[in-house]
This record gives sequence, structure tokens and C-alpha cells, in this order.
Amino acid sequence: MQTVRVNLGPRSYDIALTSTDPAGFAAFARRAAPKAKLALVVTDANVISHASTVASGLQSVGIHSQTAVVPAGEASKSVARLEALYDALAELPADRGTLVVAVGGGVVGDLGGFAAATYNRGLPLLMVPTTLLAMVDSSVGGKTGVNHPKGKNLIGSFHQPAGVWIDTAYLASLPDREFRSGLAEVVKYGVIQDPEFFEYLEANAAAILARRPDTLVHIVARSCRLKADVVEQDEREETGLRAILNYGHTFAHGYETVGGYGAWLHGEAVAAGMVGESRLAERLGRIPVAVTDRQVRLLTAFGLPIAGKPEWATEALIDVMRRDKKSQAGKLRFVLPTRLGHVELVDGVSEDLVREVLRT
Ligand SMILES: O=C(O)C(=O)C[C@@H](O)[C@H](O)[C@H](O)COP(=O)(O)O
Repeated sequence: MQTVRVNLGPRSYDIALTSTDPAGFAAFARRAAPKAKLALVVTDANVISHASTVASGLQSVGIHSQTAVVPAGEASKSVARLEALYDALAELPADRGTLVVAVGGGVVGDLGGFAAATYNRGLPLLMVPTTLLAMVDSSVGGKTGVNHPKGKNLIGSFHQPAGVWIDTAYLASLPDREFRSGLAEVVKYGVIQDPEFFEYLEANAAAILARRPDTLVHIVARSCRLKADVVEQDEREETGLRAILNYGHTFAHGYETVGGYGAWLHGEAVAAGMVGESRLAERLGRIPVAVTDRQVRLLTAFGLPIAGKPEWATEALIDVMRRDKKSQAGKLRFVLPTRLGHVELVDGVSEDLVREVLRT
């Protein structure tokens, strides 16, 4: 087992990473939440069997649990599903020590995490990600929330988990499309922080797609470390540093909102978003075309889209972008590469330039 520590003072926690020790979960949960007696396990219909293994592990260390199941898919990241979780917590009944355990992908983690952040003004949260995207991104760093019809993640809060338990063996049975979607966020870390990691992904694309266990452990561990490094320095996205994790996401949130939640998986939207934002950087003279080309090649090798769908109206996409959480007074801000492995937050990018990129 490997551990990635996220150092956040009193909110510090461990990300435990294993591919061979599923039984280690129970002791990890007990260490992460020493006083918990009761838990609500939140999961989706696709991973109920993983959730029941988790519930047995909790029981073995004296934590009795109930399970709330939401339909799989982005549409579950809604206020209506959140209310149902509040009902389940009230039914338990939950007190301040009750643990919320999110077993699933990004949707379950964000939704369950936001219920944990807000019920009783905050419950301890354990993340058990079962998708690549949740392992490398959404379960780490404390962003929780639900969508609004006008924009992705518009309702949310920061709530750090007490621990993250990653068993990469789950990835063996992950549907292909979900697996590829997670790779978009992995590629993102290479572009924004670590050119050597980007080269590793280029050189090992076939082994990654074949889901070779050692490569999976490496890419998950490296991604978690890179994300933790950013979160440790700017936990609540206040200094602008954490915003670098949003590379590709301004376009992506447009695609997801205009396309309808669920038309594309989040990572698919991020892949096309990274290419769009890289093209913006090119047009602003910040990077040579070769930087975009390498991303296009790698994302294509991973079977990911590199542009939005033509039927998604440019003006509707821009309207969503204006509501992006990075925008200030309606002015668009983007995270743009300056070279492979480095990005910057850029203010006041003209809407006409964005229109030009969206139309190419
Ligand atoms: O953790 C972060 O910070 C990120 O921005 C990571 C993103 O990959 C993730 O999709 C995040 O949930 C997006 O946050 P948002 O603030 O743009 O809604």
C-alpha cells in the first residue's frame, strides 16, 4: 500500500492506494474516523456490490451503515437528489459524528460530499472512488457540489474528506468509456504541472489503455500527488494557484451544460476543453502550435474528443462561460499554457477570440 498525504493542518488526510489489499479498508476507515458509530454509504446503481463490500468493512470495525443509492450519471448531481440524501441522513438519524462514505465516481463523490459538508453543518466524509476520474481528481481536494441548470457545480462548498481509499483493482471492470474519460484529467496534470509525466503518458499509452496494474498505480499515485501539491498551497482557490486545476474546464463546463448533463462524460468535455483553451493560448501568441498538437495526439490516442459538437451553439457556450466561477464581473478568465508543464491564469480574454476558437 502507498500513501499520499495531503497536508492541510487540522484538515490533513491520507490517500491510501492499493491494488492488492482490499481488506485494509476497514482499518483505514477506523483510523480516519476514530469515533464514528454510524455511516451513510452513498453510491450509484452501477457499483452497489462495491458499496456492500465497503458496508461489511465498516461493520467489522463497529460502524453500522445504511446505503443510499442514486441513479448513475451526471443528472444525479442535482438539488433533488441532495434533498433525498438529507432525508436519508435525518432518517438514520445522523449526528455530528455520523460518517458519510461516498462509493462511486465523481457524481457520487461530489453529491455525497456536499451532503456531508452541509448536513448538521458538516459530517466526516470518506471517499472510496471507483472510477479513474474520481481516483485522480474529484475525490481529492475537497470540492463538493451539485449542478444548476445554468451551470456545472454552481452550488457547492469546500469540505475536505477524512480519508480517501483507492483500490485500483476496481479499474479492471470500469467500462471503457469511463476509463478513457478519467485519462483526460491525468493528461491535464502533465500539461499544467509535470512535462515528464506527460512524456511518460505518451510513451506508455498502450500499457495504460491495456490497464497494466503497475502503470495504473503509477498514474493514479502521481496524479494524486500533483493535485495534493496544489491543494496544499491554495486549499480554497483564493490565491489563484488552485485555479490551474481548472485547465480545460471553462470550455468543458460549457459543453456539459449546453450539451445537457450526461451527453458527454466530464473527462470527454475536459479533453475537448483543453484543446480549445490550448488553441486560445496559441492565438494569443503564448505557445507554439506544437504544444497543442502533442495534447491532440495523446488525447486522440486515448480515444477522447478534441472539439465540441457543431450543434452546440457558440453563444450558448459563451453564456455559460460568463458564469464560470473564475469569471470576474462577467469577464472571461482562462487557465492557459505557457509551455508544456506550466499554465497561467489569464484575465480579459476577448469573447471574439473564444468565438473564433469555438467555430474552428
Ligand atoms: O479541484 C479543483 O480545484 C479542480 O478544479 C479540479 C477539476 O478537475 C474538477 O472538475 C472540479 O470539480 C471543477 O471545479 P469547478 O470549481 O470548476 O466547478
